[in-house]
Amino acid sequence: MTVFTLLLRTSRKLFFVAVALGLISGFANARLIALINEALGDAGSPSGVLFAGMVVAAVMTRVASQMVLGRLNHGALHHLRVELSQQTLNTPLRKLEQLGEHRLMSALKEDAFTISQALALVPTMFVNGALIVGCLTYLAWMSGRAFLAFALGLGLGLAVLTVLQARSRDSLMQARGRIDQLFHHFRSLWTGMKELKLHRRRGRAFISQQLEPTAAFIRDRFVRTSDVNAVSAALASLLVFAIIGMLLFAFPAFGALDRSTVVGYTLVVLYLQQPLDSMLSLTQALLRADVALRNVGKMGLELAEGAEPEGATSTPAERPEPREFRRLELVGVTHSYQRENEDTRFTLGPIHLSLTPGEVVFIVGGNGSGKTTLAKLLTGLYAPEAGGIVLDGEPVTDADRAHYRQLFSTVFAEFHLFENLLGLTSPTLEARAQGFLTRLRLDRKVRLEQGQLSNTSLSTGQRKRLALLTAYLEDRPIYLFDEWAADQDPVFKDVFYRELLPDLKRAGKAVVVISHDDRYFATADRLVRLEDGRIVEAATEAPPVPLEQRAPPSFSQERS
Ligand SMILES: Nc1ncnc2c1ncn2[C@@H]1O[C@H](COP(=O)(O)OP(=O)(O)OP(=O)(O)O)[C@@H](O)[C@H]1O
Repeated sequence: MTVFTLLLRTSRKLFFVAVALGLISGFANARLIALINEALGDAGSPSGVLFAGMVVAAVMTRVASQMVLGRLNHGALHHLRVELSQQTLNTPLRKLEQLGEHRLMSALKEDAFTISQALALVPTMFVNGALIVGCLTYLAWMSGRAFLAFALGLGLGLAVLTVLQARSRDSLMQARGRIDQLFHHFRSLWTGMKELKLHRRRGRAFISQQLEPTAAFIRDRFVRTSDVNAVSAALASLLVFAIIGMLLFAFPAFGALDRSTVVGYTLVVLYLQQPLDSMLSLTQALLRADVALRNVGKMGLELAEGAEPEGATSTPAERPEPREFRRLELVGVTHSYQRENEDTRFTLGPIHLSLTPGEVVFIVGGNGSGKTTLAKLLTGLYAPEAGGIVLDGEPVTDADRAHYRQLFSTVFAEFHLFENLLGLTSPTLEARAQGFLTRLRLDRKVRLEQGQLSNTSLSTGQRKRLALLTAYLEDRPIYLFDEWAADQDPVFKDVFYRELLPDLKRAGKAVVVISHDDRYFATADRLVRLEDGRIVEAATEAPPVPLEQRAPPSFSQERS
């Protein structure tokens, strides 16, 4: 994709209107130059009304063209950002984990910025393009022979510039390849700030051995391109003066041109310098944008390759959220992480597991035994490589997976706390949320105003309680907590295992708890122990709670 296809894709109509207006403005400008030249010459003065008319036409159409293109540019950029974010949301989690956050961020920030810089220059391009064509036509009309010499010089200059631009492009591609890595270092700098500050030598080594060499590589490539740009600009200006020199000194020496043609030519060529300069800057910006668009396209493509048939952002109106289930079964599901070193490849499964409403299942096991991986498979964030998931007797297909995920409310160990309840809207929501805030002992810290949490700068344990609040408000049939209680104080840990979990059970929710708190293992209906990716112990299933015997949930009188 190029900047122009991006613009065309945004609005074909606006694009052609802007181009037409820009061309009219450019030709009007060229006509103005011809009029000025005629007025300065001996051939008689052209009409002042015509001159004024041309000025009005040139200025008005230029403004209109730039306004239309401005709308088009910003629309295209907006489209690019939203589309890429949407595609990201529709891409399977595993694929995103493999791509890496830094690559996505560098595309959304760096590439979008580069593209916006080029788009900002596009409006003047059509005006200048038409102006150059108009002036060249006028030059050809004034003298065919002089024009031939001029065209030869221009052609030669363009050939040299094309070679230089190709070199510039190579450097830009190399620099762009390393920008992802730079973003990776920026992320490490932010997340590892405490460690780097506490150990000066490590901090220095991080800068000098990792961040600085990458930044230096990018700097060198950009310096190379800016050198090429400087040489290109100098060459363009040399070309203009070479042509003027030829007109003023070489042609008169052979008596090839009369004086009025020489004056006219010099005037037009001098006038052409500004639009030629501007076109040169534009081609350089377009070159950078081209590299950025390639990267975005590649990312978009990579994202689209694995995109789910029913993405995460499909409208809920298409398929209502599942409000209950009878039985969920994992039948021989497996997942493995591909590693370069096959000896350290981790495989989870095959796992056979079932879940029914109103039971509390603990998944336990040592570090790295596969608990979180199992949670991702169970919740449909990972697709099983083998085996399958059966919901109420029906296998969950790839096309169902996004819908299947709507069964779950989760708080993962690595969770994100949104400051807004996003999509959770109901007139009574705030009143309910207020009740939960009191129960979670956060009422003095946080208020909920129009779906917005007043404060999320809290301790880790408190932030997890807020995440639990969101999960409560979602009120879904299955709850999954990944080491939720790990950051809670002993008192609230007890509240979690002895009050909150039984409450959810009474409400008929199926609750899956990943836990290392062996003191509380007895509170589970069922214990599933994992070791090196396999279930080594699974206590017998508790009989499912019949739907009619389920207690009304104390926290969910009304769904949002
Ligand atoms: N994104 C990933 N890419 C590659 N390997 C991974 C990834 N996530 C986990 N693993 C590997 O899979 C194995 C199981 O990880 P998992 O997070 O499921 O374990 P866990 O039982 O939840 O551990 P913990 O109790 O420490 O949280 C580990 O050996 C880990 O190295």
